[in-house]
Amino acid sequence: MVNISILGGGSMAEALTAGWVRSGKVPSGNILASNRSNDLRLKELEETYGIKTSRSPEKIYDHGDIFILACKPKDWQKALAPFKNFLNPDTPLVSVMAGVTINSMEDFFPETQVPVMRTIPNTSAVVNASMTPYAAGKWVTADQKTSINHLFQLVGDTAEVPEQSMDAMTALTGTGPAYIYYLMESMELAAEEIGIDKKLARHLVSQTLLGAGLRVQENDLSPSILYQQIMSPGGTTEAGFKVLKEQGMQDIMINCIHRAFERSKELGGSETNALAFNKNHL
Ligand SMILES: NC(=O)C1=CN([C@@H]2O[C@H](COP(=O)(O)OP(=O)(O)OC[C@H]3O[C@@H](n4cnc5c(N)ncnc54)[C@H](O)[C@@H]3O)[C@@H](O)[C@H]2O)C=CC1
Ligand SMILES: O=C(O)[C@@H]1CCC=N1
Repeated sequence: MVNISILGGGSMAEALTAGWVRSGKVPSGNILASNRSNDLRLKELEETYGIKTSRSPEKIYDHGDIFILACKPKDWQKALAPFKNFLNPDTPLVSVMAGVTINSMEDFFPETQVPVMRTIPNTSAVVNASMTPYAAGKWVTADQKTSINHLFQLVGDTAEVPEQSMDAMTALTGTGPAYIYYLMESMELAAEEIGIDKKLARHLVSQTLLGAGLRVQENDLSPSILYQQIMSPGGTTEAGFKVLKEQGMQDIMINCIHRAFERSKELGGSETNALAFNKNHL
């Protein structure tokens, strides 16, 4: 199994670490995480997952067969700078960042053909149920693509997509779990208001969401057919849906995903990155 160096020690770095360790296929010692400045956070990751941590560019470089770029989009040039002269065609760089294009990362290494993969996992990697769309840059070999795909299959499912759709993927599946959690929070609040115990409500809501997700995955029926199957004329579902439609729930969700899509493009915009790069180098 490959050795993984992660540039970043935040939510996404932890979700991937947790999923890889939990898969039983990546020994925890194969993972090394880093961050900008928080020693306590690195200690916490070491103690929780048994992984290595370091902020020394030499150690990070010596450890990694592949590099995962898991810092915020505004920080990536600064995080990669110490490795600018070291990464090479044998050390794939795997970005999990929203927005940042493969081209801009490839261009960061003008002298070397660094293989760059752009992925967008989600935090369900913790329970090995991420959806991870990915696109490969021009220097990624077939073997490298296979092994990186395998790595992300260990934390859920994957799909290769054209790079042009990565911002859409970010809006839909990278961000997606947050929309679902917000929906769950709303259902729990309503549950309490109609007299359901808080703890029981969590169990009821999560099992309901899980069942609905599995049902969509395991047959060819559209969500629309599936909700119509639940809706009896004059019944409770129809009464509830009347409120959802009157209040424009579908438009709200569509607008939400459009806005996230635009934001992903903004985050990768050359202007944003140039500003961040200049600021970081003042
Ligand atoms: N949180 C999520 O659900 C998802 C996040 N992403 C992407 O993952 C990336 C990270 O997001 P989060 O983990 O949520 O952010 P975060 O803020 O929790 O973590 C960012 C990490 O990067 C580190 N960092 C910053 N500058 C650094 C440097 N120069 N060298 C090394 N490490 C450095 C920070 O110290 C921190 O540990 C973002 O680009 C985001 O777009 C993608 C999909 C889902
Ligand atoms: O909110 C964000 O920008 C990141 C990218 C996808 C999910 N979280």
